[in-house]
Amino acid sequence: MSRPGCKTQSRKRGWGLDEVIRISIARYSNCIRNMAASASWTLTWKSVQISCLILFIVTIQVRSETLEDDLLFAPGGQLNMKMGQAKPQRFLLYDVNPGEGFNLRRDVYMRIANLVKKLQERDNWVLVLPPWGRLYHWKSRNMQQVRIPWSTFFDVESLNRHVPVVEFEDYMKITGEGAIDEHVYLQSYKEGWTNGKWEERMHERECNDPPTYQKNGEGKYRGWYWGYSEAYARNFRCLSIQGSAGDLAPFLTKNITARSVLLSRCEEVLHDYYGQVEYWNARRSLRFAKPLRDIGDEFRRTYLDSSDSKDKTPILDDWREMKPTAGSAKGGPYIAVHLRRQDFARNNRKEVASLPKAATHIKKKLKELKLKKVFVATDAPASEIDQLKVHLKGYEVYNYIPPRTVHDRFMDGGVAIIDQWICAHARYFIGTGQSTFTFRIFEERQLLGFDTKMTYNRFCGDGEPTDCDPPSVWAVVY
Ligand SMILES: C[C@@H]1O[C@H](OP(=O)(O)OP(=O)(O)OC[C@H]2O[C@@H](n3cnc4c(=O)[nH]c(N)nc43)[C@H](O)[C@@H]2O)[C@@H](O)[C@H](O)[C@@H]1O
Repeated sequence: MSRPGCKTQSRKRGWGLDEVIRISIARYSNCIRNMAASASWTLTWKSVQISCLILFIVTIQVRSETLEDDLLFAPGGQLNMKMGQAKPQRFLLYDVNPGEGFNLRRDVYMRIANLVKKLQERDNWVLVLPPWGRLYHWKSRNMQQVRIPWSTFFDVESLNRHVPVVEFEDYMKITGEGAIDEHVYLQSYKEGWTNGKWEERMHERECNDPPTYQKNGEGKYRGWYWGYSEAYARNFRCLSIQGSAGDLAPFLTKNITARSVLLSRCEEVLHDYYGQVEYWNARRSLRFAKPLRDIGDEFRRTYLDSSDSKDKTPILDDWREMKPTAGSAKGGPYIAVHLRRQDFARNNRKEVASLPKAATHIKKKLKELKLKKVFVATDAPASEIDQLKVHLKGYEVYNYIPPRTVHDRFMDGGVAIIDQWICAHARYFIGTGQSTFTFRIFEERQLLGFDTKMTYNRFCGDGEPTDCDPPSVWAVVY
């Protein structure tokens, strides 16, 4: 039977500890007052006081015990209390081979996000986002391109709508230190495939190569943890694996009881279901940070006569509500191209087109579509961009050159995203074969509602025929 003023505390999001204490005190003094006032109440005033006091102490104790587990980051990365979480939080950290570029890393994120999605069916797992930094292609000097949070490049609130994520610095705040309980280093099988056949398998093995992570005198494994000198692992082991990310779920839930686990070299594992609905959900959640999109939009408006309303590329705040039909997007009155140069051109990859060959392709398309403007996203040096402009004489050629303030704030990674965003809004797009930078633009355009014919195009390399194979198309599955 509930007594007046003794209503049980309802659990509600967003309260801090002092607020819980304050509300509990208020509730229980009410309770004492009301029970004492009740004429039918048979217990003595003293025993009422004692029972209410015991109830109050128990409530506060339960709250403080679960408080650490309830710490979560609200969308937008703000620390928040999440009440009513029964299971303790576990943290999955991950990393990718240092040599891999930005856009393959984005793909690995999707594999691991979907692993977390699977893990959540069993436990309360949170994905810890590995800080960005030390990427081979980020060559600008005079800036520290390390320990970069995901919020610089991506909309963390959107990521959180797919699986719960926290930045690494927030993880350190939650756990109170830079410790990772288990560091699991993924590797291939030293002996290769079984009888030349690929099959899914996973075994804890000796490390194939001497690990760069070493135990120090204090029993802590030290090494490269995204440039944080305070970070270390308590344990380290190697795991040979052939399979997809989801195959790690039983290992993480049954073989490991540690609260935090770091999986290194996650490019070793594949997508669970490439091109299926969860693949696309993870991809849809991987939205660029709003300030970068805004800079790209401003450039479109100023130089390319392009805006979302004219181009039929509206953006809804919540990606889960965006399901445009293929072909609904019109795009701005320009062609966009991604011309991957640098190491692609130096290594004479057969899919790389020479500048004159690329220019010929661009001119043909501009004529066909009756357009005058071309936006060029490229990692080419300024001298090559000038050469391309000569080949495209008579047309308006644009490329994005960041003002100093933009470059300082968003660094090379952010400038590349602005390029991708502008490419994503063009009427027609031509990319570079085998470049993950190009692949991510294909996907971005599909998510905006472009027809695949206006998107899945690439330059034919000098080592290929002029009717080279087009890129494979992956329709969005909602
Ligand atoms: C062959 C492989 O290719 C892989 O590259 P690929 O898939 O094109 O694509 P990414 O892995 O992103 O690496 C290319 C990097 O070069 C810069 N970059 C390339 N194109 C542009 C552009 O149009 N604009 C701007 N602003 N920056 C560009 C950017 O930093 C980008 O992340 C590499 O990650 C691998 O390490 C390896 O080299």
